[in-house]
Amino acid sequence: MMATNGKHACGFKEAVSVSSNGNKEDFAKSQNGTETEPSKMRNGGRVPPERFTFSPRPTIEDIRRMQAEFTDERDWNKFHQPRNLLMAMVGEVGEVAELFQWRGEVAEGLPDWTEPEREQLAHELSDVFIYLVELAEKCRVDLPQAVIRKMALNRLKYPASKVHGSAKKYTEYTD
Ligand SMILES: Nc1ccn([C@H]2C[C@H](O)[C@@H](COP(=O)(O)OP(=O)(O)OP(=O)(O)O)O2)c(=O)n1
Repeated sequence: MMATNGKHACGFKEAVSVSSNGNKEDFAKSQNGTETEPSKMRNGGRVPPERFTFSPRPTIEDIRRMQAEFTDERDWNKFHQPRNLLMAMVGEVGEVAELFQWRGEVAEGLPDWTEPEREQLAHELSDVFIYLVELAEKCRVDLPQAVIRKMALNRLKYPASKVHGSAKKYTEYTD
């Protein structure tokens, strides 16, 4: 059985909580984890499903350290130069792609996948992530902080008020 951090495997469940006055109210968490007022979350009368969330541990730094220990114990640092790690990561991305190959469109939560298929995907995504974290380390990129900076740039490039509901690339906007 795949770990689902206590939630439904597909990551969806009705986000309903009971308020302090005992009334059942619909709540959903925004991206920064704070609860949003019900009235603001209602979208044509529909309440968005609760987002799937990750466990808080291990942190990215924990994963960097665990992989560093793994390579040190095996005297593999001599092989783990940036270019080799990049090749290894791309190879693992290929293995992820293989799992999706010929399936056509796959719905969020992978409802038609078996547990062994889900576990295989978890393994391959982990391989990609492990190599990504080590690649960042070996390139001296502080990945969590770099992500914060990049997300700030993304928000500037794609103001929600301007691009809401559109998947166009920022270069396609004329104004
Ligand atoms: N030189 C290596 C070899 C492996 N690993 C670690 C990181 C990855 O998480 C995983 C990759 O192992 P494999 O190369 O054996 O690849 P798979 O686990 O994907 O096996 P397979 O290719 O049979 O699917 O092991 C590593 O850090 N350095």
